[in-house]
Amino acid sequence: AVYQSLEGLPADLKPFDFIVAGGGTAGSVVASRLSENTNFNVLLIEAGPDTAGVLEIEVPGLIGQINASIYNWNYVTTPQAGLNGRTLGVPRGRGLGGSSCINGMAYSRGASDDYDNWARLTGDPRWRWNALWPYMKRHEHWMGAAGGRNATGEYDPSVHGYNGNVGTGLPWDATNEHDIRAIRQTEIQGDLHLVSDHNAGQPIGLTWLQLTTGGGERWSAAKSYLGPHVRRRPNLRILLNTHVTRVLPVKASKPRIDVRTVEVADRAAGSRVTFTAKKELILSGGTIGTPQILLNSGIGNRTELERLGIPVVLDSPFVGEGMMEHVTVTLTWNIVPQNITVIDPDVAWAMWQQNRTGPLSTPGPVHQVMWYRLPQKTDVLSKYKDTSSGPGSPHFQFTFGDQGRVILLTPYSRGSVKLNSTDPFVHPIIDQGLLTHPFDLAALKEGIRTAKKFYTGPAWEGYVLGFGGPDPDVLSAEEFETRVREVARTFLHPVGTAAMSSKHSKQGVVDSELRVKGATGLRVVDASVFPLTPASLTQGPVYIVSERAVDFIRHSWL
Ligand SMILES: Cc1cc2nc3c(=O)[nH]c(=O)nc-3n(C[C@H](O)[C@H](O)[C@H](O)COP(=O)(O)OP(=O)(O)OC[C@H]3O[C@@H](n4cnc5c(N)ncnc54)[C@H](O)[C@@H]3O)c2cc1C
Repeated sequence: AVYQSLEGLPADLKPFDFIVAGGGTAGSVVASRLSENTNFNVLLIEAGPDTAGVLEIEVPGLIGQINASIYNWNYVTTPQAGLNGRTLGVPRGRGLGGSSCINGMAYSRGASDDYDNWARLTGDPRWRWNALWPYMKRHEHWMGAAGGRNATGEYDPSVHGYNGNVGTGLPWDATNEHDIRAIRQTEIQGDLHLVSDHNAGQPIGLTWLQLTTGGGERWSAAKSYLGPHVRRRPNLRILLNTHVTRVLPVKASKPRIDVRTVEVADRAAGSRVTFTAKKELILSGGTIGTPQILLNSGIGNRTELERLGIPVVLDSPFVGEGMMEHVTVTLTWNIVPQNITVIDPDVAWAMWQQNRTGPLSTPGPVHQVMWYRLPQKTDVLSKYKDTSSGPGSPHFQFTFGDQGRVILLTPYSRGSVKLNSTDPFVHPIIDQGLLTHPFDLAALKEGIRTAKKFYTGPAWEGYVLGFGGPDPDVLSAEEFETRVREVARTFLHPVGTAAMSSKHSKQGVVDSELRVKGATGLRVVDASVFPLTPASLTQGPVYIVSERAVDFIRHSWL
């Protein structure tokens, strides 16, 4: 059942076995999967509202119209030292399904090297790509191209899941001239190759963009995992519009504290109510929300907590630290205006209503994406240790268009989330630390050069007339640096603020089964546990991690 407010929750409910705090991308998966077992009584708590039936969320092409004051936390960074003191908006989804309701819907899993590296970093082979393979298929429901066009050759059917939850697929419209030229340029250039499916673990090259828009609709985590039949489960309660203020120990047993109680309120001045899970409390507040809740609860760096006057429950120095974010620079190109028939908005709406096709069935017109590495012989790699997870993992993503972008997927820079106030309703201090390490700027320079070489190559003659910059071969080193620091921004993929690490490591916040180190009863399942950012967009990895986590939890209690 779904409850719109704390007041509406019946008082005589049976005790909950599991409480999931945060009903976003990961929280939706965890609550849904755990409540498949009718013996488990599950409570899911989400700060934001329901998202079911919200047209701007369901229709991919209406992404620009999603109400930012309702479905978005609208965080803002501190003035960024690496960005000439600019502050940046940090959108994060607020509502059932979390960021999967407002994201760009691109679907990528990352490289096999990324996960093999996670396994090395955590000392746990269960995080290897091959070991995660069942979870990659388990969350996915591949639906082909929207509208049913023949997309043979644009994906590898053997690497997709067909019985999972999240509807994925390809855009509705067929290969266009831009796509053909990109393929030709790849063939001419020779140092890149065509990749039939970037979700097979070897993404480097030119490939077709996959989306979580199966059948032309946005498949948010809420739509995918918390549909009508799941909401009707008598053993699942979904509590909306309710803010998790803290997690609390049940009893102060040493050496490990047992954290299974969650404290909530419907507004800052509202009275605090607590619920205690019989088995486990799972924190899924996302990369910003999770460390904020932990810190407010006295789980964090002792010195920092004492500075704020918060009693220390558990000294866990890395809570909120080590945030990784993909940094991106928009590149401008002089592209010949194309003779594309612009579909009238009324026709577009009719197309979407009739068979979920047309421009509204997709977040944008682009069909392809390019993943690539720093050139082997470059000053950057001789000066700095390679930050990528391995030779099969890209350093960059390039997206096409007259305002295309280069995205650095393997930054050295790190950021943090710290408390601004002891009031859990006040936004935390978010410092993304973008471009604070010299590697990132040096790498971006090379990444831009590669994009320029590709997008101005012979196959684009008469189509791309020139590169508008920022061009490291036209600007002086100082001008280039100033320009990049003026325009760089976040690619909206922050991760790693409650990172997992090996059992014996003093670093990190959670162990490789995502249990908070030093505590019992408390796990974290969301993007904050990533030990290193994958060279990928992040919702795919969140689904993989969440499905993997559910089995860790189940196996602890069966
Ligand atoms: C605008 C945007 C575009 C993006 N585009 C893409 C893309 O195209 N492809 C891609 O792969 N990734 C994309 N991402 C990233 C991806 O969506 C996220 O990495 C992923 O969804 C994060 O999942 P999560 O479960 O960690 O957090 P979230 O999905 O953000 O879930 C956290 C949930 O916890 C709730 N919460 C937080 N604090 C509290 C509290 N105190 N009490 C109660 N509830 C709380 C939040 O409201 C939210 O519902 C994008 C993200 C954004 C914001």
